[in-house]
Amino acid sequence: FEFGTLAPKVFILEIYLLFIPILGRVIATFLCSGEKEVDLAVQSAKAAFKIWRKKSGMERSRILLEAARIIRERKDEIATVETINNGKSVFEARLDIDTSWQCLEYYAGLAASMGGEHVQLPGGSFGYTRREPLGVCVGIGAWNYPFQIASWKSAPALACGNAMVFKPSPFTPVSTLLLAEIYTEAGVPPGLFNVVQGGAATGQFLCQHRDVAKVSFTGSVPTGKKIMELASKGVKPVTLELGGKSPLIIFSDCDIENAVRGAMMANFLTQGEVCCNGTRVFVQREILDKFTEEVVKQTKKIKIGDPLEEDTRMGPLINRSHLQHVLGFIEQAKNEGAKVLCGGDLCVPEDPKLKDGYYMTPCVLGNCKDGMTCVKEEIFGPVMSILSFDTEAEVLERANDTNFGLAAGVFTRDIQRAHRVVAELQAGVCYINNYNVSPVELPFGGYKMSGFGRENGRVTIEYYSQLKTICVEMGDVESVF
Ligand SMILES: NC(=O)c1ccc[n+]([C@@H]2O[C@H](COP(=O)([O-])OP(=O)(O)OC[C@H]3O[C@@H](n4cnc5c(N)ncnc54)[C@H](O)[C@@H]3O)[C@@H](O)[C@H]2O)c1
Ligand SMILES: O=CCc1c[nH]c2ccc(O)cc12
Repeated sequence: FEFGTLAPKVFILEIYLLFIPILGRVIATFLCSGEKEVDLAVQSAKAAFKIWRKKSGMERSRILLEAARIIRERKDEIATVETINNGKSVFEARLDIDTSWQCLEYYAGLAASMGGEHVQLPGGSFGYTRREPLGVCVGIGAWNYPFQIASWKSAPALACGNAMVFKPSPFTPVSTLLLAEIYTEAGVPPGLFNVVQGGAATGQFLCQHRDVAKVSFTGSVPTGKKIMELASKGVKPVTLELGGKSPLIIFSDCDIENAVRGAMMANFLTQGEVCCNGTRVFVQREILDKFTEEVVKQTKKIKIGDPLEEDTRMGPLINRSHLQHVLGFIEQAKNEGAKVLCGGDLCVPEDPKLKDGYYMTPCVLGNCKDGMTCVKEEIFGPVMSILSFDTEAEVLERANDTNFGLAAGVFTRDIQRAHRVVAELQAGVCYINNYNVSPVELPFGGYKMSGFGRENGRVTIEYYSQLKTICVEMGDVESVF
């Protein structure tokens, strides 16, 4: 079976086949939600919202903290489900689950302190503002961080007093159900966090629903544009977390061991299927050979195989058609003059049960030039492109020469240069002397075509609430008539 050829058929039948990337086999089938099911989910979320919005911030906080505690307690089980569904190593999946419960804890901490301001007006009159929830919010997720995406969207939404209907990617439908189970066990009203299953059609029904107040989307740029268009018809606010082709700039004065580790973190987590990956690695010419040699050495050491094994660090890609898509980029890179320094091949792990899984060896491409397809387009797989540069001004211009603007990184020991460079980089998230760390206290989101709105951090409260102004007259009405 090839997922690509089955996809149109399963849409017509409204049945999805759930492939397990580790084995390349179907392990389940599931029905996708149609218009009726979407409406039922939204109506039940609406009913739950009426109860939830009346609760105080402290009450909501207590329930979110309980949910965070249960996630911590069930971490290994959730991580295992995530690994079976997505293919990422269980070692990494556990880190994803940590960031998930931390997100719930963080917004539980903010829930009680959400408030407005009081403003004095002439003659003893005054005004005040209230921060109010939006209503039923929709979350639509990608397949690379299924549980984490659902957590990063639902935690601030629920903390602000909203309900949420969430649609995971049809490639990874399972772990979000565990999150729903956990919220229920923690004490949210039934229906407050609902999950619907399906693909584009289900997503469209959600975005168009008249009782949906907001859509938060994580996925590709083309889908993001469609969602923005649909939401605009109902004048619904949207948060878009989209793709990227982020630059990582390595200056010759850096700590080279840290820079190599940073480049590995920037490219090979979750089989390279990470939106904010620093896949354009610009290395200053003086250290190009040394850096490249070390990166290639480290890349060759990555243990590929069964992601459920403790020491595996790279599992299979999400599905066969994506694997072929990624390998196609490598073929094209070779044709355009890039040099494969390591990897880039199909990989058949020794264990015979894994022979049909979607494995490949992580790839480092040298001799890359700005105009090459591998440097311009998001590959969303384990492929690092190395480019050389000479001056700061030159690298800044080249780094910013893209329609994407999700993330960027710089490695240097010169702290003034580091801040000067990040101030010029057109990216929503910039790293100095590290890459791909995502503390929940810091906002995450893109510039340019990588999207808008933010997840995490205090600011996200503003994306899941609206401000009401109340103007209070303490004297008589002075009419102009
Ligand atoms: N910026 C971020 O935070 C972030 C995070 C993860 C992934 N991504 C991006 O996501 C992409 C990979 O994920 P993907 O393949 O799941 O993306 P995708 O855009 O194909 O799908 C994302 C979600 O949207 C749904 N969908 C598809 N068409 C839709 C439509 N017309 N209306 C409503 N919903 C629709 C899908 O079923 C899925 O749940 C990459 O481009 C990656 O960079 C971005
Ligand atoms: O893949 C991109 C970055 C990312 C990692 N985890 C999450 C969770 C939610 C998001 O919207 C994006 C991401």
